[in-house]
Amino acid sequence: MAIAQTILTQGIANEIALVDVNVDKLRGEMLDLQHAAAFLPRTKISASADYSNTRGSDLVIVTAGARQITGESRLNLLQRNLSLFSKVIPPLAAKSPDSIFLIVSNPVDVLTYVAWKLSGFPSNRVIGSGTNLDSSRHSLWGKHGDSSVALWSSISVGGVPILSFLERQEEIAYEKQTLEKIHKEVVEGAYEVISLKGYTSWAIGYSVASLARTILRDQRSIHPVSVLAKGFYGIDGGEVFLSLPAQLGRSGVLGVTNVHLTDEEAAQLRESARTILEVQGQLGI
Ligand SMILES: NC(=O)C1=CN([C@@H]2O[C@H](COP(=O)(O)OP(=O)(O)OC[C@H]3O[C@@H](n4cnc5c(N)ncnc54)[C@H](O)[C@@H]3O)[C@@H](O)[C@H]2O)C=CC1
Ligand SMILES: CC(=O)C(=O)O
Repeated sequence: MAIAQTILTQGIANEIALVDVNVDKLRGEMLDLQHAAAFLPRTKISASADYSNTRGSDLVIVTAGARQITGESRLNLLQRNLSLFSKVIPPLAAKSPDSIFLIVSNPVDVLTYVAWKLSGFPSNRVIGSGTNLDSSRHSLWGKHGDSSVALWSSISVGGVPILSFLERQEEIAYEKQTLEKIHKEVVEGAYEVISLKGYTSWAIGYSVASLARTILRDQRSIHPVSVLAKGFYGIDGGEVFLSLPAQLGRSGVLGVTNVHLTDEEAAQLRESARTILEVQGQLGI
């Protein structure tokens, strides 16, 4: 709902079609949003448990599924959300065969792979929200959450790369601990919000709305989102979706940008890929 609300207030779509199995909650949310219409850009809002309601969509954002309870990992949701995806993805793909899928449900990288397999779509039209959100918490690639990779080498302030600046000041040994502490705080960011308010919403709402704007308006800007990563940055162990700097536009993923990584960062990225491939190997799809 945070994603729908942000798309609505920012006037990104002409029409929003909501789908959920909980029909009372769905109708309640639809009516509440419709009652806000006088104060918003003109957007048609519809809702139904029937997937026909989504027919001919340009962009399909998938958020259905179980969410973490306090302290629970994203990966722990996999079995529940995997069986849910087998019910949700095929009808969505059938109703909007030319759409772009944007997957948000967790664990997002594995479920983006699952959505790709179940939809039969070409890989450029299946994207996971990935570390676009983590990157607002910090500059990260790889697997969304626990084993994300911090890209210190690509962060600059006023055009000065942070790492080489610290190296020149001979402060890198001391600062390395600080950098690791910052990365840990980012990784734990969602856990903290979930322990305090029960779920995360506003950040993912704005993060996914920014992706929707880039795609629907063909802005061709670069986002760290989960894409088919095979062949990039030495990732060659199998078909895996991981966050890489992808250029997005009206046809989905237009390309992946080649950014210089340190050997350590590249190795961490490949380790992220290995972790996901291990999990995928047990899925049987
Ligand atoms: N990738 C990211 O950065 C983020 C991912 N998430 C993930 O998004 C998912 C949803 O989280 P919330 O919106 O907080 O949960 P929520 O519980 O508020 O909403 C989930 C909705 O899915 C619906 N649903 C369940 N089975 C369905 C089915 N078969 N068909 C259609 N709808 C169905 C439920 O009725 C419920 O309304 C979780 O997996 C969560 O971990 C949430 C925030 C950030
Ligand atoms: C829940 C989740 O994945 C996040 O807010 O990062």
